Amino acid sequence: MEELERLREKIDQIDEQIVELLNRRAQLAQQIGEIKKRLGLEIHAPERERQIFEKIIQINTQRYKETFPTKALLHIFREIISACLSLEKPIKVAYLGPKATFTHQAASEYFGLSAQYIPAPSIRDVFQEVETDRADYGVVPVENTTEGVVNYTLDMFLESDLRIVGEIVIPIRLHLLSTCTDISQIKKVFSHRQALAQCRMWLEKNMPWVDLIETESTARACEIALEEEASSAIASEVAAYTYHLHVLAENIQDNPNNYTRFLVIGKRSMKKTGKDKTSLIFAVKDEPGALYRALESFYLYNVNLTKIESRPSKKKAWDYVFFVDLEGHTEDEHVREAIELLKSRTQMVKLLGSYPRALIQES
Ligand SMILES: C=C(O[C@@H]1C=C(C(=O)O)C=C[C@H]1O)C(=O)O
Repeated sequence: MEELERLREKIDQIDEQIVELLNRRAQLAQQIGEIKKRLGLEIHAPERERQIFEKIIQINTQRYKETFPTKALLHIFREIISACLSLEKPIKVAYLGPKATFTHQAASEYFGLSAQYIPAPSIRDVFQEVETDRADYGVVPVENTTEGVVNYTLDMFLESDLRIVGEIVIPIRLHLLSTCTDISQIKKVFSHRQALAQCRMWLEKNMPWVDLIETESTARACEIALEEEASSAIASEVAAYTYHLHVLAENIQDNPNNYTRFLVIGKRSMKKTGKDKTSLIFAVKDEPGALYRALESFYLYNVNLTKIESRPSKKKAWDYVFFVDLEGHTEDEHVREAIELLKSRTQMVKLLGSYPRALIQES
């Protein structure tokens, strides 16, 4: 017992030190904020934040062999930085709502809980919130490992001049939520089209009698599940506690490797961090070899493409544009040269932005 008391006393001392250090850190951030305001610099510095994350991962793994789990450390530092930043300037973030959607989860993992969040009813509205400066940034879904791309988001970049400033990748874990206490009581399952598709096999096997009904979002499905008797929703764990619903079945997605990628959109350009990605759109003439010649620009300068997606141009029937993600930053010499060559070989190139690659791919 004495030993236990002694160890707890040590923990108390450490906690006191942590609080003291956090307060000292907050004061320094405030001072930095004043300097940035005086010099007219951007208050939010994601490139600097990225450096901090990389450094603490290194210290924690090499020096301390991860006695304290790195994943937890990253969450804690996300919140520390989010709080320090909010002392300099509160960051406003619009996301595809309502509350507790996966986009909301992605946004809070990226910006932390001290940011101000604005739920927007559609992807177009997220873009509009940022375009009109009601939000500093927006967060929208762009692709899922099981269901493919979110076309609406890609198409928005054809008309909007907003830039991609970051990406977030989160695992999608889907749960069956309800006010009922047993699966046998459920007659209807509500969810977003993609979430229903991702659980198709599980639903056929475990609840073949239910009606499946599409909603605009997983969060909207929860609102309905709260009101309607004998109904349920497929949504996230965050949604379960936000809407006070019982979790009747956990992880019901058919593919355990189910991830969604989200884009952070804004008006600024991001500096090079060394682990960046660049997204762009290009259009080619409707003639043999046009796409081949365009893609050769990347091959000749040794640029690795991570994604290519074709979408109708919306200007002419059967006219296509190509969305490309590549490794590197436009400040990298080989990327810059590849894009110059691409411009000379295509009808149109629109740069959507260079940004730091997602930090946590699997959490
Ligand atoms: C303190 C700063 O401002 C913000 C807060 C940061 C932090 O808490 O470490 C880092 C980058 C900025 O987004 C800074 O620019 O260094």
